Amino acid sequence: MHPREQTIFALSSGRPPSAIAMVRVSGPEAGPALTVLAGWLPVPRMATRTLLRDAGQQPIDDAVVLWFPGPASATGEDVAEFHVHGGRAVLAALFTALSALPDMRAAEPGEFTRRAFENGKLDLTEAEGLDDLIHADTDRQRRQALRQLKGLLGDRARDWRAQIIEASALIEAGIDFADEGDVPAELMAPALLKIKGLLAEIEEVLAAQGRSERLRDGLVVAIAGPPNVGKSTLMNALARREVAIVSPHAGTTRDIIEVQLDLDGYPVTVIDTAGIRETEDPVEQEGVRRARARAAEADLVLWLADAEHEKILHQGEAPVWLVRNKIDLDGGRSGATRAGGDAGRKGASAEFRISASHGDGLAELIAALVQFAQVYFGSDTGALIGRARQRKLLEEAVASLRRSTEVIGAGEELAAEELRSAAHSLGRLLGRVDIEDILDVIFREFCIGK
Ligand SMILES: Nc1nc2c(ncn2[C@@H]2O[C@H](COP(=O)(O)OP(=O)(O)OP(=O)(O)O)[C@@H](O)[C@H]2O)c(=O)[nH]1
Ligand SMILES: [K+]
Ligand SMILES: [Mg+2]
Repeated sequence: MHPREQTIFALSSGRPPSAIAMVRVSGPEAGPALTVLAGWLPVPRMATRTLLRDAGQQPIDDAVVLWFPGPASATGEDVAEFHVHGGRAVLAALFTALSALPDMRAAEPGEFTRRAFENGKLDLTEAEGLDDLIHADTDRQRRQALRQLKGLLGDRARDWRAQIIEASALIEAGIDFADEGDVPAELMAPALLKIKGLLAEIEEVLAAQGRSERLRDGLVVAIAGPPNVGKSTLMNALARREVAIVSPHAGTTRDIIEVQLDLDGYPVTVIDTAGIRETEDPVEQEGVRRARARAAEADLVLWLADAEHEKILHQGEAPVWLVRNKIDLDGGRSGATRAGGDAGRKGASAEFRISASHGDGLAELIAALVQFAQVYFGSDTGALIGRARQRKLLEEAVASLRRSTEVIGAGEELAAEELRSAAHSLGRLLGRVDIEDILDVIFREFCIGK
């Protein structure tokens, strides 16, 4: 029997032990499994309490079971749910009993959702939204994932694809109508109008986005600078716990230390790095090399400095903020934070003055980070794009549509070809065409039991 026709089971709730655990079964053997273990097939969609027994009539657990005959189920197949006590031994006994049944096996990661997708219960953007919702750590991630799950992007893409097909039909009709490729302009004008309207709509969605798809990974902020300026102290202050070792000894931090922060709903990864300096110590040298590399690929660099070290030794694309630390030692010189074009040091787009150990200036720095995140991720009202994959396919569709407008009137076959290609990109976005390669990649990332 093909693995896709087998019946699958998995723990769909969190890691045991827990008060209740939910084991889900999907496939043609779900009904028979329920009948064997529960003793009968319950009324559909009605929670039913029962003593589960294995095939040898040994009791497993006092449970609540549910029966969802397909296709009106989460996967579109027959589905059974076992709500049992969430102990490891209970689950082991239930899994043993399920595995003993014919054509039944443990599910692969994401396999329930994949079956739901293959049975048309959701499109690929919705499946991606579901995965993102499960992995959402911050409020903005959750809201974005929910928009995806509600199918907002999928709905737009379906509509665009239908319009492209209509425009294609007009052009194809023109090609058939004309002899010797001489298509009358009055047939092409409505097609061109439609395509231009579509182009504007898709481009608007692409432009309105900021980098909302980056909400999944978060913003990476690197704290870099010379040794002993207080990078790890700042890291701990931002994290509000002692994640990194602080000491008066220069060269304390050697490895890269990361913390995930939730800044006003934005996911931000802050990384603390080794102090950058020339050193003979091979371990510290490696730390410095890693520090430079990590800072070079960050989205924002906080270059920490003190009164002795002010020069920015960072190279990279990302904006750099000069953060002067230890202002508590300055004796009265501590002043306001400056931002924008008049920042103090060459190469810095803003300048802050803080005391990482005393807390001065930290609120301003954090507020500026939140503001940076807002601009970076873009407004989240109406943001539809949740992943780089989706953005790339929309950009491909736009490029094809634009090329089609350039050749209309000159080569109708070429225009039709470009429209086919645009429709194909949107089909890939929805997971309707040509997708085996990406499905494996996408669903492998899912949790088991989902
Ligand atoms: N007075 C004062 N001391 C600070 C401040 N921030 C950090 N320090 C002290 O500066 C010393 C170095 O701090 P760290 O946080 O270890 O500095 P670092 O930049 O991570 O150092 P390396 O990892 O060795 O590069 C410690 O003794 C801290 O207590 C500050 O705002 N004011
Ligand atoms: K130190
Ligand atoms: Mg350090």
